[in-house]
This record gives sequence, structure tokens and C-alpha cells, in this order.
Amino acid sequence: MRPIREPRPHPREKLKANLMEWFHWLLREAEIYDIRYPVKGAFVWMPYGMKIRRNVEALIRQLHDSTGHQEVLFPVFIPYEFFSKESQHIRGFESEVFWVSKGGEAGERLILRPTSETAIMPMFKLWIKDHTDLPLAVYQIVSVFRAETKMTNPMIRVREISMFKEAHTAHADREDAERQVRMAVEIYKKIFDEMCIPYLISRRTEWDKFAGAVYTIAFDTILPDGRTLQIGTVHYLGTNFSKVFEVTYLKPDGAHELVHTTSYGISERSIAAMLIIHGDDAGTTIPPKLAPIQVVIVPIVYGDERKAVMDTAQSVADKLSAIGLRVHIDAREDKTPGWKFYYWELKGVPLRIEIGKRDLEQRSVVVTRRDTLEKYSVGLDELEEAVKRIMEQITENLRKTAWERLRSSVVAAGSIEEARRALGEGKVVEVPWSGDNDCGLKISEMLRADALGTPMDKEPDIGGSDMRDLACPEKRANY
Ligand SMILES: Nc1ncnc2c1ncn2[C@@H]1O[C@H](COS(=O)(=O)NC(=O)[C@@H](N)CS)[C@@H](O)[C@H]1O
Repeated sequence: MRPIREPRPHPREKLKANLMEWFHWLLREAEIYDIRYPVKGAFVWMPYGMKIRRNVEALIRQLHDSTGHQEVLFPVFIPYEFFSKESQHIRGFESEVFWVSKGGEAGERLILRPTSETAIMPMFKLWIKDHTDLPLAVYQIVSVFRAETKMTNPMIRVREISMFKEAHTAHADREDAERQVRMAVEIYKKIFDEMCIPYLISRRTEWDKFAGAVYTIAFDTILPDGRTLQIGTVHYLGTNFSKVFEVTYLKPDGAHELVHTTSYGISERSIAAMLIIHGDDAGTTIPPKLAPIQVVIVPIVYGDERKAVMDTAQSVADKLSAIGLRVHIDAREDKTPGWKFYYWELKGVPLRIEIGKRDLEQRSVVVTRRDTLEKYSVGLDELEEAVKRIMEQITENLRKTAWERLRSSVVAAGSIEEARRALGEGKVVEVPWSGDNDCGLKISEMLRADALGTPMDKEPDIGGSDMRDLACPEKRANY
């Protein structure tokens, strides 16, 4: 099927000139999210945004429910005495917790969960008796609360994280816990692949891992302004939490053993990444699988043929709904077609169908893709097949374009000088690193850049080389 108009995507100049200004414009103008709520770091999900969020939650639930996870719901309150049991955890979160100032039992101090390891473990202790109770995998999608000390940013860095999916699992030993870690990484790859978000997977450095973890594996994407954004994390917690909460299980040989636990989280920040990465100066493109409206029909009506056009629009809508597509006819009489094109492109609807008098005569319609703006003339009797095929092409194109941009944002550097130049160009730089902490910190300081960690798709060159011109203290592998 040859397009009747060649690809001519919208520019991304405004988006590149000031990414956050563009993002807040999108959230407001596309009626996704209202950032005017009068509490710092807390924001309102509007109806259209809620529909996007529900599609993302459905994807997250489907991928967790189909891999042995059970959905649960824990209280938001955590007794401070539980929260403060694990020393690294408390050190990492103490400054960020919200306290309940009234309402706890006399003398009992309650906090609002910033994450739920210390709420879950006391119940795991009651639920887990012997090895037949393992592995145990639960998750919840809830609000968690972090009095972020850094600048808050709508949907990206909020103080009420209201779409926080946290999974918590318990295992008989490290080997089984690390099997779960690998499964969690695969689940996150699938989630981000469906959202057409590209990612780097790194094992975080020792100094940047989750408070209380043995190690942290993080998914980072790269935004159009070159900054990286952590969009998901998987933690192997070892026995750090089970030890202080005394969560043990009875082994077949009669001995009691501490369980090994993991936790992994994703939040509404992933939706922000999806909206931004597929954004342009006219709005954004929502990947079809997650779009609240996948096809919008705009009738082009002048004068007396309104009824004929509207009847055809309705029959087209019925045919596409019948194959499971989410379709909407914009029949507003007080808006021009051009106004409607602008409105739905802003909201990221992946496909638009225009139906006018001329189309009736030719028994065809004009289909426009939101990502490339290519137009196709499609016969009414081949519509379903054509629309499905174009939808797949849009998904593929969004994913491919985003991955190409990410790959072109990462460069290798063998020396401090090369790394400095690449960072100056807004790139993410891969440098050889022996894995030695002091050395890593020194590289980070010298380059004034945060370390993402060791790429997971490459074996860490433990004890290997550092950058040529970097005098490092004695080398020691610290994995
Ligand atoms: N203030 C925030 N606003 C929005 N999303 C956030 C915020 N803080 C963290 N996130 C997202 O939530 C994910 C999980 O958070 S976390 O702290 O890394 N990990 C945990 O809390 C673990 N208990 C796993 S659930 C992060 O990867 C990040 O994408």
C-alpha cells in the first residue's frame, strides 16, 4: 500500500529547546495530568491520563499475574520500630519519610510507606513456615510517599508516587532469589518494549544501590535532552531484611534457614518517559497497545451530505471496534476538521481516519499515521486488515526510532579526555573500569558525572583495565 503522502514527521524543536517546559505543556494541553494541585510533589490524574495509566497497569498486572506473582494490598502505615530495623534501609530513607503526627496508639510512631519491605517482612514471617511455602512472590500497585529532598517534577519525581508497582519475593536460597531477579529483568524488558521505551540495563555501583540491597539492577532510558532517567529497578536483598525480621523456613532436614528476598519497582515515571520519548512539537504518539483511543474518525462534512458521511463513519467505527480496536468518532459540529486534527495529534492518538463526500463516491477513506504523518487511501472493504497492519508499523517505528536515538546517545571513551569531550556533547559515556570503588568514585568526580554502573549485557571486566590516563589506587575487584 503506497502512501499518498510521504513521511514528514512533526519537528521536535520546542521539545529539544526546553524539555520540561514542553512536557508540562503536553500534560496540560492534552488533558493528561493537572500540576496545579496545592501540595508540593502531588498531582492530579485527569480522565484521559487515567485511561493511559489503566492500560499501563493492565500490562503490568498481566505480566506479573502470568509469572507466579499474587496481587496483595498492604496498609500504608508502617510502625517506625519496623521501618528502622534494617540499618542501611533506614539510613537511606530516614530523611524522606512522611510521619503520621496523630492517630497512632499511645507512643507508637507511624510513617507512611516510602516502599514496603518493612511492612511486608513481618507478614512474610507469619506466612512462611517451611520450604513448601517458597518461592513466594507478591506485588501491589499503590501510593508510596517520599519527601524527596531533590526538586520535584510532575510525574517524574513526585512525593506521592501513586502508581508504584512494588513486587516482593522470598526464596529458599540465593540461587533461587537470583533466578527471580533474572525473571524480573525479563518482565521489565517486556513492559518497556510494549511502551516502546529503549533502555540501558546496569548493575548499580556499590555507592548508588538501593538502601538495604546486596545489589541493584537498574533500567535507565535517555531523554531527548541527554539526561538519563531511572525507570525501573530490581534488587537482590539477600538476607539483609530476613535477618532483622527473623524470617526463616524449616528445611527438609529440620534446620531453620533465613529466606533470601528480592524487590522490584516501577512507577508513573515510566509513563512520563513514554510520553516524552515519542513526543514532538505537536504533542506525542502513544504506542497503540497503550493508547486510550487507537483510531479517531473525523467526518469531513459540508452542507447537506452530513447523514451519508455520518452513517459511513459509524459503519467504519463498528467494523474496527468489532476487531477489538478502541475507536472514537469526533462528531462535534462546532469544531473544524483542522481543529480536530490538531486536538487528536496533541493527545497522541496513533491513527486518524478522515471520511468525506469524495471518499463515499470512491468507497475509500484517508488514513493518517500520527508518528510519520504518512497518509494512505484505503478501500472500505480492505479497512480492517490495513488498519491492523499500519498499527503494527507504528509500534515498530516508535520502538526502532527510540532505540536508534538511545544507541546514538551512548559512546565509548578510552581516556578522561575523550570522556570529557563526549559528555560535553551530551552523550552517555562508557569507560573501562576495573570495578574498584575508589577508582569508580574518582572517575565520577573527575568527569563530574554520575555513574550508572556496569552494563548488564556485558560481563564486568573485574580487575580489568581502567582508563589509560587515570592513576588509580591499587586495583581490587569488589563484586
Ligand atoms: N520520587 C519518585 N517519583 C516517581 N518515581 C519514582 C520516584 N522514586 C523512585 N521512583 C521510581 O520507582 C522505582 C523503584 O523505586 S526504588 O526506590 O528504586 N526501589 C524500591 O523502592 C524497591 N523497594 C523496589 S519496589 C525507581 O526505579 C523509579 O523509577
